[in-house]
Amino acid sequence: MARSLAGLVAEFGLEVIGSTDGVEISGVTVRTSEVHPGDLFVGLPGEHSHGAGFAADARERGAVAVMTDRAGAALAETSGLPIVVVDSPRAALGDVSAWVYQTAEEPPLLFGITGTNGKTSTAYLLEAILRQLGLVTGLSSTAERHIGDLTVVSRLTTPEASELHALLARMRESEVRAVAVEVSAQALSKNRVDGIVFDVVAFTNLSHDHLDDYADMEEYFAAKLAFFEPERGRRGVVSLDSGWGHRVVEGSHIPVTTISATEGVDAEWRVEILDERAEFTEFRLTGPEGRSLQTTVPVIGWHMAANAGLAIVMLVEAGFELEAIGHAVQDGIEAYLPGRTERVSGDVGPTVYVDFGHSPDAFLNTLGAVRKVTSGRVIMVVGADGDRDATKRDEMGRVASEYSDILVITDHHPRFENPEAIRKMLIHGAGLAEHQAELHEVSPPEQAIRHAVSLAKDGDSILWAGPGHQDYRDIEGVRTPYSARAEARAALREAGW
Ligand SMILES: CC(=O)N[C@H]1[C@@H](OP(=O)(O)OP(=O)(O)OC[C@H]2O[C@@H](n3ccc(=O)[nH]c3=O)[C@H](O)[C@@H]2O)O[C@H](CO)[C@@H](O)[C@@H]1O[C@H](C)C(=O)N[C@@H](C)C(=O)N[C@H](CCC(=O)O)C(=O)O
Ligand SMILES: Nc1ncnc2c1ncn2[C@@H]1O[C@H](COP(=O)(O)OP(=O)(O)OP(=O)(O)O)[C@@H](O)[C@H]1O
Repeated sequence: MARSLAGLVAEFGLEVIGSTDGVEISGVTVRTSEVHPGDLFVGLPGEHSHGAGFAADARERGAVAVMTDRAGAALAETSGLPIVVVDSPRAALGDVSAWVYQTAEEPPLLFGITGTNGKTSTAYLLEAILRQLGLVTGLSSTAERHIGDLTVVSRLTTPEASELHALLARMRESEVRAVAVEVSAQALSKNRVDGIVFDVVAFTNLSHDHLDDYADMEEYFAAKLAFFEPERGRRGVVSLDSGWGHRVVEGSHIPVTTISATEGVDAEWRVEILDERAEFTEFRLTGPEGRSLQTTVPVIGWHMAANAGLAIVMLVEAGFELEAIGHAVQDGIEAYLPGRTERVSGDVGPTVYVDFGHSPDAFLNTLGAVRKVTSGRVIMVVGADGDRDATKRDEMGRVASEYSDILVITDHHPRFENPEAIRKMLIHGAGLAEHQAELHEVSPPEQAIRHAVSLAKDGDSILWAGPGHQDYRDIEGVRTPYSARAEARAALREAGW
């Protein structure tokens, strides 16, 4: 379904250099490596280069026109392609992509989730419940994107607007009826969800993270709050489990309802934990007028029940009956959450979980969850991201040491940082704990997990936090294939478990 460049120019009243005659656009992209024949190539000014400088390359790959800013227009001139000039190509990207892909026509039900922790988990749980209700679903998350039964690997948590609209168009072709989208603060700050009005938006929590992208917690919060505006969402569900939830309710410009799994917090919906086992967490969700539902999530931790409760209330806000949801999930929510406290061990020997947590608050919750289902000692293996918010490392180290019995500090994605320096910062943090864990420092993570397994006995648990679902390590900008889940399984096998 191509659309004419002349039509685009007329629709948005744009300035154009060159001829639009006979130019038909079938897609939009911001990356030359992803250009398909017939695409409009959007030259974004970046941190390292101006995308418009790659217009000639885009043309070779089949792009038929360029959209960029005035500085970019000068760079794109040599490509010989018609150039549409806008003030901010990033700000125009969402609406232009929506128009090219016609995503406003017959949209599926759209659910968006933001917050520091729990976005991926809530999105997966929401998708699982929708499937149990019999709908064909879509998902956009840090771990994977789903178009019905098709799985596509993700690069960013929230894709650029051009990619997101293209994804929605493909979902429409596959008759997807409801989509769960994880929306990062960066996505809100950088126009990645422009041109989309979600039926229901949700806020999980806010805690220390991303203070390399945002000056302070207030600025980080303001980025998230922008989700609760009429141009982003119709209705909202706000978790009051972190203190910031009340601020979202106060600042929201759309109608919101509230939920909490924390005792003593007054919310319209309440999550009550009934049982915490190694295999599942059972909870009751009670709403206004005492309406309630009881079910399980196949993951450890109160916070996962909180995420499931949030997902269910999002569905209620979208018009699903609580009773129908209760019926669909009466035998439990059938979800698989890749790399979220994912158990990779078998029935004998220590239990090993691989997790994606990379913030102090995530450590606090996952360590608490592991402790609840462990009869022996809790061993934690952890490394921190290089070239990402270094100010959280002290607190990561402190929480890790405070709530584990044995702490093995290792490497994660060093990127362009010195891995030893990162480890030292975590070790410094660990030294700030009141009750300090026994500390080990083992540099390569393959060795660290083997070391942790060698220390573990039957009844102990190992939590490896950081790598989660990921299938690479980023060392000096090179992504080396690597799977923590596979390494952990191999370590257990080698140890005879
Ligand atoms: C720091 C940051 O936000 N970087 C983003 C930015 O990259 P950049 O400014 O460095 O781009 P650049 O290299 O200067 O290139 C400028 C433009 O030219 C294009 N280009 C460049 C070279 C080329 O050969 N061809 C080409 O087309 C690029 O695609 C880009 O559009 O523009 C790129 C294209 O849109 C993004 O992919 C990239 O996100 C990077 C990968 C990133 O990691 N972003 C992080 C901060 C992020 O967004 N994270 C959030 C949060 C996750 C969470 O919750 O934990 C997320 O949503 O993922
Ligand atoms: N509701 C919650 N409250 C606090 N911590 C949580 C919650 N849900 C999940 N976590 C923790 O945070 C980690 C990351 O979870 P998840 O991937 O769902 O969050 P996310 O918001 O998608 O993070 P990211 O954007 O980094 O992918 C989990 O592995 C767990 O340790």
